[in-house]
Order: sequence, then structure tokens, then C-alpha cells
Amino acid sequence: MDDTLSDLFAVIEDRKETLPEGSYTASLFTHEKGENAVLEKLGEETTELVLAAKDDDHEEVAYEAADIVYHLLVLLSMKDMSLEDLEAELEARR
Ligand SMILES: N=c1c2ncn([C@@H]3O[C@H](COP(=O)(O)OP(=O)(O)OP(=O)(O)O)[C@@H](O)[C@H]3O)c2ncn1[C@@H]1O[C@H](COP(=O)(O)O)[C@@H](O)[C@H]1O
Repeated sequence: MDDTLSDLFAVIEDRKETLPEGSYTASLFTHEKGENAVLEKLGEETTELVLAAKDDDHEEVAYEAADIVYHLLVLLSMKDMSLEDLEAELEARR
């Protein structure tokens, strides 16, 4: 899981840097979509996650959770934060 998250975060950071055409991630870092789109997605996906959990739909819970994690990592990158910031907070709670 650690590798999956850090690999995904590295891809997101690369998309932010290189802004390749056709990249959904890159579109979030431009005015095409921007921060509001990321925040809206996080809100929508959280609602969808709650509904999937209420239905006990494990496949849908995993799908929505993955959408949330991806957009959360994009948000961290937008704020010039890193996975280490998240890890430090989690570690501090142990
Ligand atoms: N993990 C993800 C990921 N999760 C979700 N999404 C996108 O987030 C959007 C989620 O929105 P919805 O579920 O609401 O789907 P939608 O109805 O198509 O929404 P709209 O974008 O049309 O508004 C979709 O366009 C998904 O493709 C993701 N896009 C990219 N990644 C990862 O980022 C990498 C780089 O992607 P690109 O930047 O597109 O090359 C990929 O290889 C993946 O590993």
C-alpha cells in the first residue's frame, strides 16, 4: 500500500510539473478544472462512499475510496504538501 500511494503521488507530482496533454491530473492543475473541481469531487465521492457503505456494497466502497484517495493526493500536491505531511500527522497520533 505504501508503494502504491507513493508511486501514485510521484505520478501526480510529475503531471503537475509536465502538464501533459490528455492527462486528467494535469487538467486539475490548470484553470481548465482547478482546485474547486478537486474539492467538488471530494465532496461528491464522500457522499457516494457513504451511500455505498450503507448498502454494504464492498466493491463500490473500494471504488469510491480509491477516487477519494486519488483526489486527496492531488489536493496535497496542489497545496505543495507531501505524503510525508500526512504520514507525520498519522504517526503523531500513534
Ligand atoms: N487514480 C486515478 C484516478 N481516480 C479517478 N480519476 C479520474 O477522476 C475522475 C472521477 O470523476 P467521476 O468518477 O465523477 O467520473 P466522471 O463522471 O468521468 O467525472 P468528470 O471528470 O467527467 O467530471 C474521472 O475522470 C477519473 O478518470 C483518476 N485519474 C487518474 N488516476 C491516476 O492518475 C494516473 C495519471 O492519470 P492521468 O493524469 O489521467 O494520465 C493514472 O494512471 C491513475 O493511476
